[in-house]
This record gives sequence, C-alpha cells and structure tokens, in this order.
Amino acid sequence: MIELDDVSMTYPDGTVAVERFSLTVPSRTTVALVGSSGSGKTTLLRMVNRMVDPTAGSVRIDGVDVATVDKVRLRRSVGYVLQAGGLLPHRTVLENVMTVPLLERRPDRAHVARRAREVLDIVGIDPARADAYPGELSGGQQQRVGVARALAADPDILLMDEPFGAVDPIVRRELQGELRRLQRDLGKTVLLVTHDVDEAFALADHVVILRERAQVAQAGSPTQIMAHPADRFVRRFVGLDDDRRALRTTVVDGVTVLVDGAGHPAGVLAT
Ligand SMILES: Nc1ncnc2c1ncn2[C@@H]1O[C@H](COP(=O)(O)OP(=O)(O)OP(=O)(O)O)[C@@H](O)[C@H]1O
Repeated sequence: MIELDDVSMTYPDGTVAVERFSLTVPSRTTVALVGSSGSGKTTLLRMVNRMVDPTAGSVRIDGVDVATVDKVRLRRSVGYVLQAGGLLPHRTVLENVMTVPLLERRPDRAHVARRAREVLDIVGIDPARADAYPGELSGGQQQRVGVARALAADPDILLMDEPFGAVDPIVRRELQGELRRLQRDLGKTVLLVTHDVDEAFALADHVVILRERAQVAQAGSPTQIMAHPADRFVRRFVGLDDDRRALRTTVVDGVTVLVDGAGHPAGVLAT
C-alpha cells in the first residue's frame, strides 16, 4: 500500500507544484493520476521513490515512511517505467533489464541474466532480441523492455510515468491490454501518470483528476466519474461534452446499435 499524506512540494525556484495532496493506493490496485500539463503528476509520482522529497507531508509504503529508507534500496523495491522506456542506448536490451538487480551487493550474474530473460518473455519480447540495442527496436518494443526493466527486481510497486506516451494509438492499445494482463497475473500495486483520460479509464481501478498544484478535481472509479462528474472542469476533462461520449441506441434491422453524438457507430449493445 502506498500512502501520500498531506504532501506539498515547492521547488527551490518557488514553483508550487503540489499543495496538500493526500492519496491511498491499496495493494494490488491500479491508481491513475490524470491532469493537464504542469498539474504536478510527475512530482507526486517521484515522491514515492524519493526522486523528489516533499517539502511537507509524508509518503509511506506499507506503513514505513520512505524518508527513513535508503534511496538505493527504495529504488530496487519500486519499479519505475518512463516514457519511451527510458532505456540506456549504449547497453543491450538484456543489460538494460539487468541494471537494477545488479545493484544488489553481491549479485549472481548468471541468475540475474536468467531472470532478465524471463521478464523479457513475460512482456512479450523474444529473448533472441536480448542482445539488440534499444535503437534497433520499435517504439512499442522499447516500451515493453522498459516495463521488463521495472519488473526485473520483482518489486511490489510499479510507478509508470506516461508509459505509453510515445507510441502510435494501435500499439498503445495493445500495450494497455498487456498491462491489464500483467496486472491480473502479477498483482502489482501500480501508480500511473497519464494525461490521457481514456488510458486512465482503461487501466485504473481508481482515477484522480488533478488541477494545477495537484488540487483534486475529482477522485473515484472510472464509472463513478463518468456517471457523476463533479463539475464543468471534470465534464470537459473527461470529454462528456464531446460527441464521442454522448452515446445513444438506435435499432437497425432488429439489432441495437450504439451511435455517438455525430451518428457514427460505436458498437452494439451486448446482450
Ligand atoms: N525541478 C523543478 N524545478 C522547478 N519547477 C519544477 C521542477 N519540476 C517541475 N516543476 C514545475 O512544477 C509543476 C508541476 O510539474 P510536474 O512535472 O510535476 O507536472 P505534470 O503534471 O507531471 O506535467 P507534465 O504532464 O507536463 O509532465 C510545473 O509547473 C513544473 O514546471
């Protein structure tokens, strides 16, 4: 479980990125932070692995204040997935995945390499690609390797910052599907940052919509938010004023078809 307790962050230049924000992420659930650029999402995420120390408030993992935990140990127990995979270009895929486990005091290199090949397989990368360099892979494959690297030390927690931001929409949907599968199989606690509300709705059990300074506009399950948007900001943010969300049914030759506000077909009503 991750708890952010009344945290604030003012950067040295005086920028107030986060003001009195609290959140609990129960174990084995996925929580998404969504909001426009500059709302403080990345700052919040980085507080969990102490890449940023809050100027007020505290962050706890399973009840332990992260401020009391050694930073290196913390980063081994918390996987971090960055946009575009964040891979080191001059290291092979396998070396990239082995980075964090090799930080152990006396790592068993052969064991670490074996485990790295296993996680590559879990995320759908052909282990034959293990000796390739990141630049030789497609954007989607690089993202998968980024996820593998975060999983390599078998952390309970995964932090994901716009993990699928740099790939085309089709690959993005494919990766989202994979992440849902991983979630089911591995049961990690995931804190995800995205500015794509559809991605948040597709992946998260609980969604937090942020305004500037990480002020919570609304928090709830995707269906709760869709059913009861708190205000006009949330309505606009989740696109409830858009044609594509305003679905209605129409019957065509006895089949009930869902169409959006512009009349384009969106699907059929499942029976
Ligand atoms: N190191 C820093 N020094 C000063 N200000 C910073 C620093 N990092 C972030 N900020 C500022 O803090 C605010 C929040 O930034 P943050 O990156 O957390 O937001 P975000 O919601 O993740 O944005 P984006 O979606 O663009 O990544 C912004 O105004 C940003 O300019």
